[in-house]
Amino acid sequence: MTGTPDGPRIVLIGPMGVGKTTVGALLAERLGVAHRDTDADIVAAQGREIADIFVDEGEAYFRELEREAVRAAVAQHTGVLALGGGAILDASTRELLAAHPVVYLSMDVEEAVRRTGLNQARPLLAVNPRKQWRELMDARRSLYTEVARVVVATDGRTPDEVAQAVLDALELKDA
Ligand SMILES: Nc1ncnc2c1ncn2[C@@H]1O[C@H](COP(=O)(O)OP(=O)(O)OP(=O)(O)O)[C@@H](O)[C@H]1O
Ligand SMILES: O=C(O)C1=C[C@@H](O)[C@@H](O)[C@H](O)C1
Ligand SMILES: [Mg+2]
Repeated sequence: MTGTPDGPRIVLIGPMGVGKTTVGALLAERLGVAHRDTDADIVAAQGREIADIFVDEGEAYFRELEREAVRAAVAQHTGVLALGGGAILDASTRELLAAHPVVYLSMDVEEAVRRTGLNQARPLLAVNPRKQWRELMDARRSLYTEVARVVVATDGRTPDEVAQAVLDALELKDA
């Protein structure tokens, strides 16, 4: 299974802390392609951290920036693309992703708490992360599943093992 001509080879989606950035970088290295991350694109373009954009301008403003960042990255990038955890909240983004090899990286709540902890850089998990994560996932699980071509569970797997499982699921081989 491959991506559309000129589109990203792999698009990674999933909740905060599941490993999109970590696994995306490993996959890019193994496939010999570039890695891109829409959160990093937004931070670079705005010259400030995501948590600061949430505080200064609010979530709705961030979502607009994110929609445009995803559109630009999908149009321009032919390597591995990791999206922000909430990118799939936007209906037009979900539509756009339908033509691409999207992988949903999943994990359970205990693993999520271990990986994200109380990290203030993730504004949506800043207070009571376990409860907030459960609520986010209740609202988003069906959206991740709807958009994904394959689902790869990350619980109890190292980032290398997750990267291998993604390659296997998409029937891709190393460069
Ligand atoms: N399979 C794994 N096993 C254990 N720890 C992991 C695994 N994958 C990632 N991590 C760790 O979990 C944390 C979050 O990973 P990462 O930043 O890649 O997630 P993310 O999905 O990009 O999160 P965000 O949506 O907030 O950008 C990091 O400390 C990373 O080292
Ligand atoms: O799940 C979310 O809504 C988010 C995930 C992160 O990747 C960032 O895009 C931001 O912290 C919001
Ligand atoms: Mg990330």
